[in-house]
Amino acid sequence: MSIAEEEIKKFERGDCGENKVFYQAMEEVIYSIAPLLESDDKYTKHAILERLVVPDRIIKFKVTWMDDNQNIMVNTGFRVQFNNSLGPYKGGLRFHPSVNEGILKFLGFEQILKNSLTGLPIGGAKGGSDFDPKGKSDFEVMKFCSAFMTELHKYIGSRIDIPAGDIGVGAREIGYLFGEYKKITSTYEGVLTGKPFMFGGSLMRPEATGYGAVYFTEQMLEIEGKEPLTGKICTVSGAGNVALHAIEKLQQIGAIPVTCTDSGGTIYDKRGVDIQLLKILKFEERASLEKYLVIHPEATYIPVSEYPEGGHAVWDIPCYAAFPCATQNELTDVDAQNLIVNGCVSVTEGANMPSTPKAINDFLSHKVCFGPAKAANAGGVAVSEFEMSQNASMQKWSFEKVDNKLKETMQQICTRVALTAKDYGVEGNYVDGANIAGFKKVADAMIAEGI
Ligand SMILES: NC(=O)C1=CN([C@@H]2O[C@H](COP(=O)(O)OP(=O)(O)OC[C@H]3O[C@@H](n4cnc5c(N)ncnc54)[C@H](O)[C@@H]3O)[C@@H](O)[C@H]2O)C=CC1
Ligand SMILES: O=C(O)CCC(=O)C(=O)O
Repeated sequence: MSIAEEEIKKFERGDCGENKVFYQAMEEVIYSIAPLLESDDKYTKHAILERLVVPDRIIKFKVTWMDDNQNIMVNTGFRVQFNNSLGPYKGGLRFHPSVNEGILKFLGFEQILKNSLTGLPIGGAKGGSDFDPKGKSDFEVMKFCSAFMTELHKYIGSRIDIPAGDIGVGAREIGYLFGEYKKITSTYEGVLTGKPFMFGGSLMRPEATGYGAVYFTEQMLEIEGKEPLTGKICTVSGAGNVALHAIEKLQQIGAIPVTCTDSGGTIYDKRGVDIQLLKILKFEERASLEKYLVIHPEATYIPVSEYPEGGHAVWDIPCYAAFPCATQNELTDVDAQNLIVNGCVSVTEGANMPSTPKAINDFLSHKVCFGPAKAANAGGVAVSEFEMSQNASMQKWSFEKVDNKLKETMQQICTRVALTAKDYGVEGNYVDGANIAGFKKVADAMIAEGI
């Protein structure tokens, strides 16, 4: 039995239910780091894996609030404080009806290694609620956020745990959460990142994850000797913070992003999508993508109902580079085969774990350049850490300064991941490179800090 199989056996489970995605994330890491465990027995001796896969604590709480019709609503809130070996707990909050402990454990676990790869002093965490902001009034969102913070504030702090946004949590929600924290504690501190600029937010935080994914891709293509993105057709999934800023940066560098998606369907505009319109539809009106056709009737909208088996039309469209930026396991092996057959050269994960394990294997075995989420989408959390630095020193950095630091950070992550893969005999495998480099730093810190 290989060392990876032995390690996985230790965590063997029957039906893992909502923890399925957590095991998926964990197994990938264990397979990747097997050569490291084999080359140095200190990690096994110090039971690093056993310790790393169990969160330091999971906080679960009731959130009671009242909707606009005076109905009393009850949701569940969570914060998974996973590991603070490298710095205070750090990671986003997700508000989506699918949220449960298993999803947040997967996201928190990935966050530990992602934050390690940034080289910045931040540990890993994730949180959220099964609350669905979709279709709620601003006032309802505010009421929910206040109620959520009434409980969460007991467990966070600028040196303890610093939440940020994720799916369903943008500047509006962070603003309400911050307002409530300030009211309860009478403290103005950088306890959340992704704040609006006027009260402590960093310039470029909204753009950071999407822009960072594009910077990462440019560097990966250069290292792998492939043609740059300029002039190339790109497909992007999602229509939120990460997707729209990836589209924006792709257009700025002269690439042609032709798609985006939401949970209802795919927009395909072969001349290149209209980013200004998309920003209005999604960030201001919070409308369905179908509305894009009102202004651009020549574009195509393909509803998900045309894919009753699941999946999305977006990956059927030929492209040079693909950017899954919506949600976990949205890109299956069938989608991977379509992309490969259509000549796709590069896939960059803007979302967290958007590709299934089979899809990743297909990309790697067909030598498609593959940028895994924990490396490629680390730009968001990196700029969150820059926001923490600005808050701590009461400074405001310029857009150019943050952008330059973001670009440098993404290039460094990409290069380190590529070099690590080479050092461990898996040149070109950025999945193994990211897992080994991310794990090693956290594991060495855990050993140095004792049990
Ligand atoms: N916001 C950030 O800074 C970071 C976000 N991420 C990840 O990026 C992904 C997207 O997050 P955000 O853009 O922040 O969220 P968001 O809430 O701004 O946007 C999510 C978008 O994905 C779409 N979507 C959701 N489920 C979908 C599905 N099944 N099929 C197609 N589209 C779907 C939604 O309609 C929405 O347009 C998530 O996986 C998140 O964990 C990762 C790193 C940082
Ligand atoms: O900015 C942050 O703290 C966290 C961003 C995040 O949730 C992620 O990287 O998945």
